[in-house]
Amino acid sequence: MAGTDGVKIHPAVDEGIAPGRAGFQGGVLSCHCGIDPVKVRITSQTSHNHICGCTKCWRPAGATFSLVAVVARDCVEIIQNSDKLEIVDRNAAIQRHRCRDCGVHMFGRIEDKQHPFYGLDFVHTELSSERGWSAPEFAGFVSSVIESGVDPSRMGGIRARLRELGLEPYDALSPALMDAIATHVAKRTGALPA
Ligand SMILES: N[C@@H](CCC(=O)N[C@@H](CS)C(=O)NCC(=O)O)C(=O)O
Ligand SMILES: [Zn+2]
Ligand SMILES: [Zn+2]
Repeated sequence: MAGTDGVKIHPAVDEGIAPGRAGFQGGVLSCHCGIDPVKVRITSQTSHNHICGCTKCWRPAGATFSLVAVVARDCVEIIQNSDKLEIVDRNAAIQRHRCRDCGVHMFGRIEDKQHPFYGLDFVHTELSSERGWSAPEFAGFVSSVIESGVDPSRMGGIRARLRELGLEPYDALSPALMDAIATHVAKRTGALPA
């Protein structure tokens, strides 16, 4: 097995993973601006929290992966400095709203009503000082870190470290989420009863 010494994934998991807290009801996400930060209130616990290796998801400086969770869009409210938000790519399935000053992504929203994840927003719980958010469960889009410049020879060590942390590595999403996407598509095409 490849050695895992010194393999860094993301600050929220590198020193061990904090468990989610029963009854946790959300909190406030703040961008990294020292003055006039953008603030977004999340009014529920998150789900499907995971590590993502894709090039699109925001990650803190120096991190190899990002940390992304899911929450109902009705539970996401911009409470401060909304004028600083801009959409990174209007053509992407996930419209990521970032602070134009510090670059931090405050939430990603799906506007396509046909999309399997319509109704859900993507958020980075590390932007909140509250403790108790749902814990990361797996690592998705792991091979994609190569697209950010990670040498392919490091992938064995990275996958071994993820497994050591209990974050099973996948090169897309977890089987449960991939099955949910395929089920949505099959119901739309008629391959499965709606
Ligand atoms: N290999 C690509 C994968 C991008 C990708 O498909 N990301 C996933 C995980 S966040 C996704 O659902 N993207 C939808 C989107 O970015 O709108 C990359 O790293 O850029
Ligand atoms: Zn900012
Ligand atoms: Zn991603």
